[in-house]
Amino acid sequence: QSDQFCDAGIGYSESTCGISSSKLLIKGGTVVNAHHQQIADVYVEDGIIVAVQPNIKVPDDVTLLDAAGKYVMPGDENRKGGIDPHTHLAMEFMGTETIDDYFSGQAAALAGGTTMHIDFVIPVNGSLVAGFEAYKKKAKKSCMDYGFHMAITKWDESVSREMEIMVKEKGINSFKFFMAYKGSLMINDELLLQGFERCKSLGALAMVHAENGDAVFEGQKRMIELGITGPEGHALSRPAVLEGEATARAIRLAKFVNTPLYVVHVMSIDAMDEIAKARKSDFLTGITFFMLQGRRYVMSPPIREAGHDKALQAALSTGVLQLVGTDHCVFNSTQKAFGIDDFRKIPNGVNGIEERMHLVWDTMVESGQISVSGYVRITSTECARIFNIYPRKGAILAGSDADIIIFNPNSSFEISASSHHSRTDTNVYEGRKGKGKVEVTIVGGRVVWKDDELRVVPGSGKYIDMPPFSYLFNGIDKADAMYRTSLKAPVKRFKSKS
Ligand SMILES: NC(=O)NCCC(=O)O
Ligand SMILES: [Zn+2]
Ligand SMILES: [Zn+2]
Repeated sequence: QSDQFCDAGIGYSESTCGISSSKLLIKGGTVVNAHHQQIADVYVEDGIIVAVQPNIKVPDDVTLLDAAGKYVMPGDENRKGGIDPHTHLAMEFMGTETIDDYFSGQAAALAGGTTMHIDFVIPVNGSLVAGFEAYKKKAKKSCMDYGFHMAITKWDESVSREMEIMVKEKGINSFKFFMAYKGSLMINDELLLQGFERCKSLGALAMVHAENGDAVFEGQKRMIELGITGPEGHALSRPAVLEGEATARAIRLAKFVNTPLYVVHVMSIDAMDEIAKARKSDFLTGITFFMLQGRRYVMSPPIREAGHDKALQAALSTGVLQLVGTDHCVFNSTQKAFGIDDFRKIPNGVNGIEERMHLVWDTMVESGQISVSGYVRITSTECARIFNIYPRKGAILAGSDADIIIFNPNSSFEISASSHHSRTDTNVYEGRKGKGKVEVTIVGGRVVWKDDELRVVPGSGKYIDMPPFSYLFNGIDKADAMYRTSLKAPVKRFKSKS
Protein backbone atom coordinates (compact mmCIF):
# COMPACT_ATOMS: atom_id res chain seq x y z
CA GLN A 1 0.00 0.00 0.00
CA SER A 2 1.16 3.50 -0.83
CA ASP A 3 1.31 5.11 2.60
CA GLN A 4 3.62 7.81 1.29
CA PHE A 5 0.66 9.28 -0.59
CA CYS A 6 -1.07 10.26 2.60
CA ASP A 7 -2.48 13.72 1.91
CA ALA A 8 -0.94 16.25 4.26
CA GLY A 9 -2.83 19.01 2.48
CA ILE A 10 -6.03 18.85 4.47
CA GLY A 11 -4.59 18.46 7.91
CA TYR A 12 -3.58 14.84 8.18
CA SER A 13 0.16 14.86 8.74
CA GLU A 14 2.55 12.39 7.12
CA SER A 15 3.38 11.05 10.56
CA THR A 16 -0.17 9.77 11.08
CA CYS A 17 -0.24 7.92 7.79
CA GLY A 18 -0.98 4.30 7.09
CA ILE A 19 0.11 1.90 9.76
CA SER A 20 -1.22 -1.24 8.21
CA SER A 21 -0.94 -4.81 9.32
CA SER A 22 -2.02 -7.66 7.12
CA LYS A 23 -3.27 -9.54 10.19
CA LEU A 24 -5.63 -8.17 12.82
CA LEU A 25 -7.47 -9.72 15.73
CA ILE A 26 -10.38 -7.79 17.24
CA LYS A 27 -10.76 -9.37 20.63
CA GLY A 28 -13.77 -9.99 22.80
CA GLY A 29 -16.27 -7.49 21.40
CA THR A 30 -19.98 -7.97 20.81
CA VAL A 31 -20.17 -8.67 17.09
CA VAL A 32 -23.44 -7.28 15.73
CA ASN A 33 -25.14 -8.23 12.49
CA ALA A 34 -28.62 -7.21 11.38
CA HIS A 35 -30.19 -10.43 12.68
CA HIS A 36 -27.75 -11.70 15.27
CA GLN A 37 -25.22 -10.66 17.88
CA GLN A 38 -22.60 -12.64 19.82
CA ILE A 39 -19.48 -12.06 21.90
CA ALA A 40 -16.66 -13.19 19.63
CA ASP A 41 -13.24 -12.41 18.19
CA VAL A 42 -12.89 -11.29 14.58
CA TYR A 43 -9.75 -12.36 12.75
CA VAL A 44 -8.71 -10.46 9.61
CA GLU A 45 -6.04 -11.37 7.08
CA ASP A 46 -5.16 -9.33 3.97
CA GLY A 47 -8.30 -7.24 4.16
CA ILE A 48 -10.70 -10.16 4.50
CA ILE A 49 -12.48 -11.48 7.57
CA VAL A 50 -11.23 -15.02 8.06
CA ALA A 51 -13.08 -16.05 11.19
CA VAL A 52 -15.72 -14.83 13.65
CA GLN A 53 -15.80 -16.98 16.79
CA PRO A 54 -14.90 -16.90 20.48
CA ASN A 55 -11.29 -17.31 21.64
CA ILE A 56 -9.42 -17.36 18.35
CA LYS A 57 -5.74 -18.25 18.87
CA VAL A 58 -3.30 -16.35 16.66
CA PRO A 59 0.48 -16.09 16.25
CA ASP A 60 2.52 -13.21 17.75
CA ASP A 61 2.80 -11.15 14.57
CA VAL A 62 -0.93 -10.32 14.63
CA THR A 63 -2.02 -6.81 15.67
CA LEU A 64 -4.49 -6.99 18.55
CA LEU A 65 -7.41 -4.61 19.08
CA ASP A 66 -9.26 -5.00 22.36
CA ALA A 67 -13.03 -4.62 21.89
CA ALA A 68 -14.23 -5.90 25.29
CA GLY A 69 -17.37 -4.06 26.34
CA LYS A 70 -17.73 -2.58 22.87
CA TYR A 71 -19.68 -3.32 19.72
CA VAL A 72 -17.98 -4.59 16.57
CA MET A 73 -20.17 -3.64 13.63
CA PRO A 74 -20.19 -3.46 9.86
CA GLY A 75 -18.65 -0.22 8.61
CA ASP A 76 -20.40 0.07 5.20
CA GLU A 77 -23.35 -1.37 3.42
CA ASN A 78 -21.26 -3.72 1.40
CA ARG A 79 -18.63 -4.52 3.85
CA LYS A 80 -18.75 -4.09 7.55
CA GLY A 81 -19.32 -0.58 8.69
CA GLY A 82 -21.77 2.13 7.95
CA ILE A 83 -22.76 2.62 4.34
CA ASP A 84 -24.05 6.04 3.36
CA PRO A 85 -26.39 5.59 0.40
CA HIS A 86 -26.68 9.29 -0.45
CA THR A 87 -23.79 11.75 -0.85
CA HIS A 88 -22.65 14.48 -3.22
CA LEU A 89 -18.86 14.85 -3.30
CA ALA A 90 -17.27 17.27 -5.78
CA MET A 91 -20.65 17.95 -7.36
CA GLU A 92 -21.22 21.03 -9.52
CA PHE A 93 -24.53 22.43 -8.38
CA MET A 94 -26.28 25.81 -8.32
CA GLY A 95 -23.35 27.63 -9.87
CA THR A 96 -20.68 26.25 -7.57
CA GLU A 97 -19.12 22.95 -6.45
CA THR A 98 -19.51 21.09 -3.16
CA ILE A 99 -16.51 21.80 -0.96
CA ASP A 100 -15.87 18.18 0.04
CA ASP A 101 -14.22 16.10 -2.65
CA TYR A 102 -13.67 12.36 -2.78
CA PHE A 103 -10.80 12.60 -0.33
CA SER A 104 -11.99 15.09 2.29
CA GLY A 105 -15.56 13.78 2.29
CA GLN A 106 -14.41 10.20 2.62
CA ALA A 107 -11.87 11.06 5.33
CA ALA A 108 -14.73 12.67 7.27
CA ALA A 109 -16.84 9.55 6.68
CA LEU A 110 -14.14 7.26 8.03
CA ALA A 111 -13.70 9.40 11.14
CA GLY A 112 -17.42 8.88 11.73
CA GLY A 113 -17.50 5.13 11.08
CA THR A 114 -18.89 5.07 7.55
CA THR A 115 -16.76 2.87 5.32
CA MET A 116 -18.57 3.04 1.99
CA HIS A 117 -20.82 5.58 0.29
CA ILE A 118 -22.86 5.81 -2.89
CA ASP A 119 -22.54 9.14 -4.69
CA PHE A 120 -24.68 10.66 -7.45
CA VAL A 121 -23.18 11.09 -10.90
CA ILE A 122 -24.56 14.09 -12.79
CA PRO A 123 -24.43 13.63 -16.60
CA VAL A 124 -22.04 15.89 -18.54
CA ASN A 125 -23.71 17.72 -21.44
CA GLY A 126 -26.55 15.22 -21.14
CA SER A 127 -24.22 12.23 -21.52
CA LEU A 128 -24.31 9.52 -18.86
CA VAL A 129 -21.07 7.99 -20.11
CA ALA A 130 -19.25 11.34 -19.98
CA GLY A 131 -20.67 11.93 -16.48
CA PHE A 132 -19.51 8.50 -15.35
CA GLU A 133 -15.98 9.07 -16.66
CA ALA A 134 -15.82 12.52 -15.04
CA TYR A 135 -16.84 11.12 -11.65
CA LYS A 136 -14.41 8.19 -11.95
CA LYS A 137 -11.70 10.80 -12.39
CA LYS A 138 -12.85 12.80 -9.37
CA ALA A 139 -12.91 9.57 -7.35
CA LYS A 140 -9.29 8.62 -8.09
CA LYS A 141 -8.24 10.08 -4.73
CA SER A 142 -10.70 7.91 -2.81
CA CYS A 143 -9.58 6.50 0.52
CA MET A 144 -12.60 4.22 0.95
CA ASP A 145 -14.88 2.18 -1.28
CA TYR A 146 -17.66 3.91 -3.17
CA GLY A 147 -20.39 3.23 -5.71
CA PHE A 148 -22.48 5.42 -7.99
CA HIS A 149 -26.12 6.23 -8.65
CA MET A 150 -26.77 8.06 -11.93
CA ALA A 151 -29.03 11.13 -12.26
CA ILE A 152 -31.38 11.28 -15.25
CA THR A 153 -32.00 14.90 -16.21
CA LYS A 154 -33.41 14.60 -19.74
CA TRP A 155 -34.87 11.94 -22.01
CA ASP A 156 -34.03 10.75 -25.51
CA GLU A 157 -32.86 7.62 -27.28
CA SER A 158 -29.25 8.18 -26.31
CA VAL A 159 -30.09 8.49 -22.58
CA SER A 160 -32.08 5.28 -22.82
CA ARG A 161 -29.15 3.52 -24.53
CA GLU A 162 -26.64 4.90 -22.05
CA MET A 163 -28.75 3.67 -19.13
CA GLU A 164 -28.20 0.17 -20.47
CA ILE A 165 -24.45 0.78 -20.71
CA MET A 166 -24.42 2.03 -17.11
CA VAL A 167 -26.14 -1.10 -15.88
CA LYS A 168 -24.50 -3.72 -18.09
CA GLU A 169 -20.96 -2.32 -18.25
CA LYS A 170 -20.42 0.24 -15.51
CA GLY A 171 -21.81 -1.32 -12.34
CA ILE A 172 -24.63 1.15 -11.73
CA ASN A 173 -28.01 -0.25 -10.64
CA SER A 174 -29.95 2.87 -9.66
CA PHE A 175 -31.09 6.09 -11.33
CA LYS A 176 -32.30 9.27 -9.63
CA PHE A 177 -35.05 11.43 -11.09
CA PHE A 178 -35.43 14.98 -9.79
CA MET A 179 -39.06 16.12 -9.58
CA ALA A 180 -37.76 19.50 -8.32
CA TYR A 181 -35.09 22.08 -9.35
CA LYS A 182 -37.14 23.51 -12.22
CA GLY A 183 -34.93 24.80 -15.02
CA SER A 184 -31.96 22.62 -14.13
CA LEU A 185 -32.30 19.00 -13.00
CA MET A 186 -36.10 18.68 -12.98
CA ILE A 187 -37.92 16.26 -15.28
CA ASN A 188 -41.64 15.98 -16.07
CA ASP A 189 -44.07 13.08 -15.58
CA GLU A 190 -43.66 11.82 -19.13
CA LEU A 191 -39.94 11.44 -18.62
CA LEU A 192 -40.50 9.94 -15.20
CA LEU A 193 -42.71 7.26 -16.72
CA GLN A 194 -40.26 6.50 -19.51
CA GLY A 195 -37.42 6.43 -17.01
CA PHE A 196 -39.30 4.09 -14.66
CA GLU A 197 -40.07 1.74 -17.58
CA ARG A 198 -36.42 1.70 -18.58
CA CYS A 199 -35.30 1.08 -15.00
CA LYS A 200 -37.69 -1.84 -14.77
CA SER A 201 -36.46 -3.44 -17.98
CA LEU A 202 -32.85 -3.13 -16.80
CA GLY A 203 -33.51 -4.33 -13.24
CA ALA A 204 -32.35 -0.97 -11.91
CA LEU A 205 -33.85 0.88 -8.97
CA ALA A 206 -35.69 4.13 -9.69
CA MET A 207 -35.02 6.85 -7.09
CA VAL A 208 -36.88 10.15 -6.80
CA HIS A 209 -36.29 13.55 -5.29
CA ALA A 210 -39.95 14.07 -4.54
CA GLU A 211 -41.09 17.70 -4.49
CA ASN A 212 -43.46 19.35 -6.96
CA GLY A 213 -40.94 21.54 -8.80
CA ASP A 214 -43.55 23.65 -10.63
CA ALA A 215 -45.31 24.49 -7.38
CA VAL A 216 -41.98 25.17 -5.63
CA PHE A 217 -41.19 27.64 -8.41
CA GLU A 218 -44.53 29.38 -7.80
CA GLY A 219 -43.89 29.30 -4.05
CA GLN A 220 -40.53 30.99 -4.55
CA LYS A 221 -42.13 33.73 -6.68
CA ARG A 222 -44.74 34.21 -3.98
CA MET A 223 -42.04 34.72 -1.32
CA ILE A 224 -40.11 37.23 -3.43
CA GLU A 225 -43.34 39.17 -4.14
CA LEU A 226 -43.94 39.31 -0.39
CA GLY A 227 -40.42 40.66 0.10
CA ILE A 228 -39.23 37.49 1.87
CA THR A 229 -35.71 37.04 0.47
CA GLY A 230 -33.92 35.55 3.52
CA PRO A 231 -33.29 31.84 4.16
CA GLU A 232 -36.66 31.48 5.92
CA GLY A 233 -38.15 31.88 2.42
CA HIS A 234 -36.65 28.54 1.43
CA ALA A 235 -38.81 26.31 3.61
CA LEU A 236 -41.82 28.60 3.26
CA SER A 237 -41.67 28.33 -0.52
CA ARG A 238 -41.67 24.53 -0.53
CA PRO A 239 -44.08 23.31 2.18
CA ALA A 240 -44.49 19.68 3.17
CA VAL A 241 -47.67 19.35 1.12
CA LEU A 242 -45.57 19.64 -2.06
CA GLU A 243 -43.32 16.84 -0.86
CA GLY A 244 -46.38 14.74 -0.09
CA GLU A 245 -47.87 15.42 -3.52
CA ALA A 246 -44.74 14.44 -5.43
CA THR A 247 -44.16 11.39 -3.26
CA ALA A 248 -47.72 10.21 -3.88
CA ARG A 249 -47.38 10.85 -7.61
CA ALA A 250 -44.06 9.01 -7.89
CA ILE A 251 -45.45 6.07 -5.91
CA ARG A 252 -48.52 5.84 -8.12
CA LEU A 253 -46.51 6.08 -11.33
CA ALA A 254 -44.10 3.41 -10.08
CA LYS A 255 -47.11 1.26 -9.23
CA PHE A 256 -48.55 1.82 -12.70
CA VAL A 257 -45.23 0.68 -14.19
CA ASN A 258 -44.90 -2.01 -11.50
CA THR A 259 -41.31 -1.22 -10.62
CA PRO A 260 -39.70 -0.67 -7.19
CA LEU A 261 -39.20 2.90 -6.01
CA TYR A 262 -36.74 4.51 -3.60
CA VAL A 263 -37.78 7.92 -2.25
CA VAL A 264 -34.65 9.81 -1.18
CA HIS A 265 -34.45 12.33 1.67
CA VAL A 266 -37.91 11.91 3.15
CA MET A 267 -38.35 15.06 5.23
CA SER A 268 -42.01 15.27 6.18
CA ILE A 269 -44.95 13.45 7.67
CA ASP A 270 -46.77 14.15 4.39
CA ALA A 271 -44.25 12.11 2.38
CA MET A 272 -43.90 9.47 5.06
CA ASP A 273 -47.69 8.93 5.23
CA GLU A 274 -47.80 8.29 1.48
CA ILE A 275 -44.96 5.80 1.83
CA ALA A 276 -46.64 4.08 4.76
CA LYS A 277 -49.83 3.67 2.71
CA ALA A 278 -47.88 2.32 -0.26
CA ARG A 279 -45.87 -0.08 1.85
CA LYS A 280 -49.05 -1.74 3.07
CA SER A 281 -49.27 -3.14 -0.43
CA ASP A 282 -45.45 -3.24 -0.97
CA PHE A 283 -42.69 -0.93 -2.39
CA LEU A 284 -39.87 0.63 -0.47
CA THR A 285 -38.28 3.88 0.46
CA GLY A 286 -35.13 5.54 1.64
CA ILE A 287 -34.77 8.34 4.11
CA THR A 288 -32.54 11.16 5.14
CA PHE A 289 -33.48 13.22 8.16
CA PHE A 290 -32.41 16.58 9.53
CA MET A 291 -33.82 19.76 11.14
CA LEU A 292 -33.26 23.60 11.62
CA GLN A 293 -33.20 27.10 9.95
CA GLY A 294 -30.77 29.69 8.49
CA ARG A 295 -28.58 29.82 5.37
CA ARG A 296 -26.33 27.00 6.46
CA TYR A 297 -29.37 24.74 6.92
CA VAL A 298 -30.83 25.29 3.45
CA MET A 299 -31.39 21.96 1.72
CA SER A 300 -34.19 20.41 -0.31
CA PRO A 301 -36.65 19.20 0.71
CA PRO A 302 -36.24 21.64 3.59
CA ILE A 303 -35.69 20.85 7.22
CA ARG A 304 -39.21 20.89 8.66
CA GLU A 305 -40.63 22.28 11.87
CA ALA A 306 -40.71 20.17 15.05
CA GLY A 307 -42.97 17.17 14.84
CA HIS A 308 -41.82 15.81 11.51
CA ASP A 309 -38.55 14.58 13.03
CA LYS A 310 -40.22 12.45 15.71
CA ALA A 311 -42.69 11.02 13.21
CA LEU A 312 -39.85 10.08 10.84
CA GLN A 313 -37.95 8.42 13.67
CA ALA A 314 -41.03 6.40 14.57
CA ALA A 315 -41.39 5.38 10.91
CA LEU A 316 -37.79 4.26 10.92
CA SER A 317 -38.24 2.19 14.05
CA THR A 318 -41.32 0.42 12.67
CA GLY A 319 -39.77 -0.27 9.26
CA VAL A 320 -41.97 2.12 7.23
CA LEU A 321 -38.67 3.83 6.40
CA GLN A 322 -35.79 1.45 5.91
CA LEU A 323 -32.42 3.14 6.02
CA VAL A 324 -30.61 6.38 6.80
CA GLY A 325 -28.55 8.34 4.29
CA THR A 326 -27.13 11.79 4.81
CA ASP A 327 -27.39 13.66 1.50
CA HIS A 328 -23.95 15.06 2.48
CA CYS A 329 -23.67 18.01 0.09
CA VAL A 330 -21.62 20.78 1.67
CA PHE A 331 -20.81 24.36 0.80
CA ASN A 332 -18.80 26.76 2.96
CA SER A 333 -20.13 30.06 4.31
CA THR A 334 -18.78 31.99 1.33
CA GLN A 335 -20.70 29.73 -1.05
CA LYS A 336 -23.83 29.84 1.09
CA ALA A 337 -23.56 33.65 1.00
CA PHE A 338 -24.24 33.61 -2.76
CA GLY A 339 -27.84 33.78 -1.61
CA ILE A 340 -27.42 36.57 0.92
CA ASP A 341 -30.09 38.71 -0.79
CA ASP A 342 -32.12 35.91 -2.34
CA PHE A 343 -32.73 32.52 -0.74
CA ARG A 344 -33.16 30.95 -4.19
CA LYS A 345 -29.43 31.38 -4.79
CA ILE A 346 -28.26 29.64 -1.61
CA PRO A 347 -26.63 26.38 -2.73
CA ASN A 348 -28.80 23.59 -1.34
CA GLY A 349 -27.20 21.03 0.94
CA VAL A 350 -25.93 20.20 4.43
CA ASN A 351 -23.30 17.95 6.06
CA GLY A 352 -23.83 14.54 7.64
CA ILE A 353 -21.37 11.95 6.34
CA GLU A 354 -19.23 12.13 9.49
CA GLU A 355 -22.11 12.57 11.93
CA ARG A 356 -24.57 9.91 10.70
CA MET A 357 -23.43 6.89 12.72
CA HIS A 358 -23.27 8.88 15.97
CA LEU A 359 -26.56 10.72 15.47
CA VAL A 360 -28.47 7.60 14.50
CA TRP A 361 -27.08 5.77 17.52
CA ASP A 362 -27.97 8.54 19.94
CA THR A 363 -31.34 9.35 18.39
CA MET A 364 -32.53 5.82 17.74
CA VAL A 365 -30.67 3.36 19.99
CA GLU A 366 -30.06 5.43 23.12
CA SER A 367 -33.69 6.56 23.07
CA GLY A 368 -34.83 2.94 22.87
CA GLN A 369 -36.49 3.30 19.47
CA ILE A 370 -34.36 0.63 17.82
CA SER A 371 -32.14 -2.28 18.89
CA VAL A 372 -28.41 -2.54 18.25
CA SER A 373 -29.11 -5.06 15.48
CA GLY A 374 -31.71 -2.68 14.09
CA TYR A 375 -29.03 0.00 14.05
CA VAL A 376 -26.80 -2.20 11.89
CA ARG A 377 -29.75 -2.88 9.63
CA ILE A 378 -30.63 0.79 9.00
CA THR A 379 -27.05 2.07 8.75
CA SER A 380 -25.55 -0.79 6.75
CA THR A 381 -27.28 -4.05 5.91
CA GLU A 382 -30.47 -2.71 4.33
CA CYS A 383 -28.44 -0.52 2.03
CA ALA A 384 -26.33 -3.50 0.98
CA ARG A 385 -29.47 -5.50 0.22
CA ILE A 386 -31.25 -2.75 -1.70
CA PHE A 387 -28.20 -2.01 -3.84
CA ASN A 388 -27.46 -5.71 -4.27
CA ILE A 389 -24.07 -5.96 -2.65
CA TYR A 390 -25.08 -8.11 0.33
CA PRO A 391 -23.59 -10.29 1.79
CA ARG A 392 -20.30 -9.18 0.34
CA LYS A 393 -21.04 -6.12 2.43
CA GLY A 394 -23.42 -5.33 5.25
CA ALA A 395 -22.52 -8.17 7.63
CA ILE A 396 -19.59 -9.38 9.71
CA LEU A 397 -19.02 -12.88 8.39
CA ALA A 398 -16.05 -15.02 7.41
CA GLY A 399 -15.20 -14.22 3.80
CA SER A 400 -16.41 -10.64 3.91
CA ASP A 401 -14.22 -7.60 3.39
CA ALA A 402 -12.76 -6.26 6.60
CA ASP A 403 -14.61 -2.94 6.86
CA ILE A 404 -15.36 -2.81 10.56
CA ILE A 405 -16.02 -0.32 13.32
CA ILE A 406 -15.47 -0.67 17.04
CA PHE A 407 -18.15 1.33 18.80
CA ASN A 408 -18.02 2.24 22.49
CA PRO A 409 -21.57 2.73 23.81
CA ASN A 410 -20.23 4.11 27.10
CA SER A 411 -18.22 6.91 25.55
CA SER A 412 -19.68 10.12 24.11
CA PHE A 413 -19.43 12.47 21.16
CA GLU A 414 -19.70 16.20 20.60
CA ILE A 415 -20.04 17.75 17.14
CA SER A 416 -18.25 20.93 16.13
CA ALA A 417 -16.93 22.55 12.96
CA SER A 418 -13.70 23.11 14.87
CA SER A 419 -13.03 19.38 15.13
CA HIS A 420 -14.88 17.81 12.21
CA HIS A 421 -12.97 16.53 9.16
CA SER A 422 -15.09 17.99 6.38
CA ARG A 423 -13.70 21.02 4.58
CA THR A 424 -16.77 23.09 5.33
CA ASP A 425 -16.46 25.81 7.97
CA THR A 426 -19.84 25.23 9.62
CA ASN A 427 -21.71 22.21 10.91
CA VAL A 428 -25.50 21.98 11.04
CA TYR A 429 -25.17 19.90 14.22
CA GLU A 430 -22.83 22.35 15.96
CA GLY A 431 -22.77 21.67 19.71
CA ARG A 432 -24.81 18.46 19.51
CA LYS A 433 -23.66 15.98 22.16
CA GLY A 434 -24.64 12.40 22.71
CA LYS A 435 -23.73 8.94 23.89
CA GLY A 436 -21.62 6.44 21.98
CA LYS A 437 -18.47 6.83 19.93
CA VAL A 438 -16.84 5.22 16.93
CA GLU A 439 -13.41 4.52 18.44
CA VAL A 440 -11.89 2.51 15.60
CA THR A 441 -12.62 2.34 11.88
CA ILE A 442 -11.04 -0.42 9.83
CA VAL A 443 -11.28 -0.30 6.08
CA GLY A 444 -9.99 -3.10 3.88
CA GLY A 445 -8.20 -4.51 6.92
CA ARG A 446 -6.39 -1.21 7.64
CA VAL A 447 -6.92 0.74 10.83
CA VAL A 448 -7.74 4.22 9.51
CA TRP A 449 -9.29 5.85 12.60
CA LYS A 450 -8.07 5.27 16.14
CA ASP A 451 -7.31 7.47 19.16
CA ASP A 452 -9.03 10.33 17.30
CA GLU A 453 -6.42 10.18 14.57
CA LEU A 454 -6.98 9.56 10.88
CA ARG A 455 -4.58 7.48 8.79
CA VAL A 456 -6.05 7.70 5.33
CA VAL A 457 -4.45 6.90 2.02
CA PRO A 458 -5.64 8.59 -1.18
CA GLY A 459 -6.14 6.12 -3.98
CA SER A 460 -6.78 3.16 -1.67
CA GLY A 461 -10.58 3.18 -2.14
CA LYS A 462 -12.19 0.93 -4.75
CA TYR A 463 -15.17 1.38 -7.04
CA ILE A 464 -17.84 -1.17 -6.17
CA ASP A 465 -19.91 -2.61 -9.01
CA MET A 466 -23.54 -2.99 -8.07
CA PRO A 467 -25.38 -5.62 -10.12
CA PRO A 468 -29.00 -5.18 -11.28
CA PHE A 469 -32.08 -7.17 -10.24
CA SER A 470 -31.82 -6.93 -6.48
CA TYR A 471 -34.33 -8.79 -4.30
CA LEU A 472 -36.76 -5.91 -4.88
CA PHE A 473 -37.42 -7.29 -8.35
CA ASN A 474 -38.45 -10.72 -7.07
CA GLY A 475 -41.97 -11.52 -8.18
CA ILE A 476 -42.36 -8.63 -10.60
CA ASP A 477 -42.50 -10.92 -13.65
CA LYS A 478 -45.20 -13.01 -12.04
CA ALA A 479 -47.26 -9.94 -11.12
CA ASP A 480 -46.95 -8.63 -14.69
CA ALA A 481 -48.04 -12.01 -16.11
CA MET A 482 -51.06 -12.12 -13.78
CA TYR A 483 -51.98 -8.59 -14.78
CA ARG A 484 -51.83 -9.50 -18.48
CA THR A 485 -53.94 -12.59 -17.86
CA SER A 486 -56.50 -10.56 -15.95
CA LEU A 487 -56.78 -8.16 -18.88
CA LYS A 488 -57.37 -10.98 -21.33
CA ALA A 489 -59.93 -12.83 -19.23
CA PRO A 490 -63.02 -10.66 -19.91
CA VAL A 491 -62.19 -10.59 -23.62
CA LYS A 492 -62.24 -14.41 -23.74
CA ARG A 493 -65.59 -14.58 -21.93
CA PHE A 494 -67.04 -12.06 -24.32
CA LYS A 495 -65.78 -14.03 -27.35
CA SER A 496 -67.11 -17.37 -26.13
CA LYS A 497 -70.59 -15.88 -25.70
CA SER A 498 -70.76 -14.44 -29.20
N1 LIG B 1 -30.60 17.99 -1.00
C1 LIG B 1 -29.95 19.09 -1.27
O1 LIG B 1 -30.36 20.15 -0.78
N2 LIG B 1 -28.87 19.10 -2.06
C2 LIG B 1 -28.36 18.03 -2.79
C3 LIG B 1 -29.11 17.74 -4.06
C4 LIG B 1 -30.28 16.83 -3.81
O2 LIG B 1 -30.09 15.71 -3.36
O3 LIG B 1 -31.40 17.24 -4.07
ZN1 LIG C 1 -32.49 15.44 -4.00
ZN1 LIG D 1 -28.94 14.55 -2.57
